[in-house]
Amino acid sequence: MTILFNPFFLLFVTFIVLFLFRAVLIKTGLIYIVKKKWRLIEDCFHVYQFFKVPRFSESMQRNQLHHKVWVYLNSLTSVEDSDFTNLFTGKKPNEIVLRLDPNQIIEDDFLGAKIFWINEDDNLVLKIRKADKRRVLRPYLQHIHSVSDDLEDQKRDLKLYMNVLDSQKERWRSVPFTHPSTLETIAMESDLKNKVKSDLENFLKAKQYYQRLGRVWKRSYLLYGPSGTGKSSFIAALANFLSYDVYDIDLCKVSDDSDLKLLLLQSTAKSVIVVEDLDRYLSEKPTALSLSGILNFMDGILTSSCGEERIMVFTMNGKDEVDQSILRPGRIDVHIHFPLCDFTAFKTLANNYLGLKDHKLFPQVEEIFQNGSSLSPAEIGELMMANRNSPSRALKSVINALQTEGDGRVARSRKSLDEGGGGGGEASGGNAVKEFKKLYGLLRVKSSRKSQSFDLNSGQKESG
Ligand SMILES: Nc1ncnc2c1ncn2[C@@H]1O[C@H](COP(=O)(O)OP(=O)(O)OP(=O)(O)O)[C@@H](O)[C@H]1O
Ligand SMILES: [Mg+2]
Repeated sequence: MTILFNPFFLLFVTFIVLFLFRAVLIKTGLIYIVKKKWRLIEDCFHVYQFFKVPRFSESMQRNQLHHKVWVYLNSLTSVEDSDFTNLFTGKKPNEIVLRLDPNQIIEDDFLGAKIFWINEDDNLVLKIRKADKRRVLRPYLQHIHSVSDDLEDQKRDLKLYMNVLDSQKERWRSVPFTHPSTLETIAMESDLKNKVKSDLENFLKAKQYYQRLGRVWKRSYLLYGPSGTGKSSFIAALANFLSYDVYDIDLCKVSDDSDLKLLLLQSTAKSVIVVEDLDRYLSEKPTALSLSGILNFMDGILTSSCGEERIMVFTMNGKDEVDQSILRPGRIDVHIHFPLCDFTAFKTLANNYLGLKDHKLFPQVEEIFQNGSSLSPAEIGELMMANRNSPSRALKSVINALQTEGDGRVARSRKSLDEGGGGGGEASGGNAVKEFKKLYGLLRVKSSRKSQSFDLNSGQKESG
């Protein structure tokens, strides 16, 4: 009997009872009732202040703050914990989004303070303890601004703008930009991909730097290489990576230099401005546009808002024939070579198109690449896609094509490497290709005096 009065025993029993009580509360869901009641009791000891964010202003205009708060609140995980939540399908496949229901309350934590939001029909009401208000309210509202801006940027629907021929005021027509290409799906040396990513990121951070230098905040890329090597897909991947709209300028539809200026003026910030096949256009000796008109356009001196970032991308099959003034550093900042497929790129394609990481035929394919045969990634991709139900058949058809058509590409690939001298080209397997690369290395050293090649080091210095 004495054990019943032992304080250690009593403590132990109390602990067990409390533990069981808590387990019952949690298991039965009674905990939520207790929490609600506790909040009511807590409320009696605090003085709260309320701030209403109406959906419309007095003149019935939309209140932007209401929209921002709404976007912010629906991104909080506590939406899931409100008593009633609406579920909708999202834009991505299998995506489900949660939306707060009217008259629900959700909780947020900021700088150690508890903040409540009540979703009334046309208002969002913020409830905050008076004691926290002075310390927390302003930074909290700033926080909502920046988070919702970021969220809006992420989910913005991208647009593809194309210039139209007729001389209407509005020179651009747009369609939704839904190209699925991403930097991950492009077969390209991963080191080069990372360099491009960090070049872009450094550029985007360098607004003040460009301003101090008195330079237009723009970065120009030249993508060059044979047909079907992924130049256009890379542009789409770039736009998706940055979440930027694409302005695709068809120079054949530009009537004169001033029309080209107008196109640039009517483009918006945070966009990729694209001119494809510039070498072909220039080789046709166009009369509509002068070289100086094109150079001024490339310098971007006439953008409506020079303080806003622009990316310009030009594509060419080869850059030897074009006027060197087009390629001069500053006008084109980064040169990226898109070579024919090598074994590394082939493996990326096999993984993308056939889901193959390895296969018994890979060594044979590697050997063929090592002998210098090659095809464009587009050609290899097509063969894989046509035989996607049978990976072995797909690989055999690639081997066949490399042995027959691919051999003919050796000479062309040699020509392309000689021509392009493009920095950042893919590492290619094989002696023949290695030889070309050595040769190309020499050529590059020589030609670097003429025009600056893909030079991310200087770019990073510049934008850092
Ligand atoms: N490096 C690559 N990685 C992944 N897919 C590629 C690559 N190169 C080409 N492809 C595939 O081949 C097709 C054609 O590629 P793309 O249009 O980008 O080539 P291009 O270099 O722009 O050709 P062109 O000079 O003829 O315009 C695309 O469907 C793309 O998916
Ligand atoms: Mg293309």
